[in-house]
Amino acid sequence: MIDVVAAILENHQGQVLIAKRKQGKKMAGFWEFPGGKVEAGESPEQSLIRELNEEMNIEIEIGDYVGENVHFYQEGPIKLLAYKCSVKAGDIKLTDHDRYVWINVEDLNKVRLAPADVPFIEMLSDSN
Ligand SMILES: Nc1nc2c([nH]c(=O)n2[C@H]2C[C@H](O)[C@@H](COP(=O)(O)OP(=O)(O)OP(=O)(O)O)O2)c(=O)[nH]1
Ligand SMILES: [Mg+2]
Repeated sequence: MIDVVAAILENHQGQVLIAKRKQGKKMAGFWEFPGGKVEAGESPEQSLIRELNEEMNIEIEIGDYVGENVHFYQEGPIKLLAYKCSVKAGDIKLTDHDRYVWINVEDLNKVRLAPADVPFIEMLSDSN
């Protein structure tokens, strides 16, 4: 099983950040929470900090654990672990995504979200 960590970045309006996977990448065009695969020897938190630095050029503060979801893609299963996060320093500069947007949790069902992320809509609605 591949462990993938995702950052649910929140702004002061209570909106969350989603980013659109770059053209040419696997699952291009799907919206997701930024993050990526946990590498050998890393904790999920270390991995999140590294990924957000690599993908968005920001330093984050990790908050509450939101939950996990195991999703079976055709290429195999992933376990997606999500954490609430906030931007500690830096301005967002995308390297792995075409665009990003801050969105209200209740509008997440209106975008083409990566299938593994769909259960998080409800988890986030419950926690807000
Ligand atoms: N980062 C992230 N990946 C997700 C989400 N939902 C979802 O199904 N995935 C899938 C897409 C990929 O098949 C897999 C790993 O994510 P990734 O492509 O971001 O991995 P990575 O940053 O380490 O990138 P790479 O080095 O493998 O290219 O997880 C999500 O919300 N965030
Ligand atoms: Mg990634």
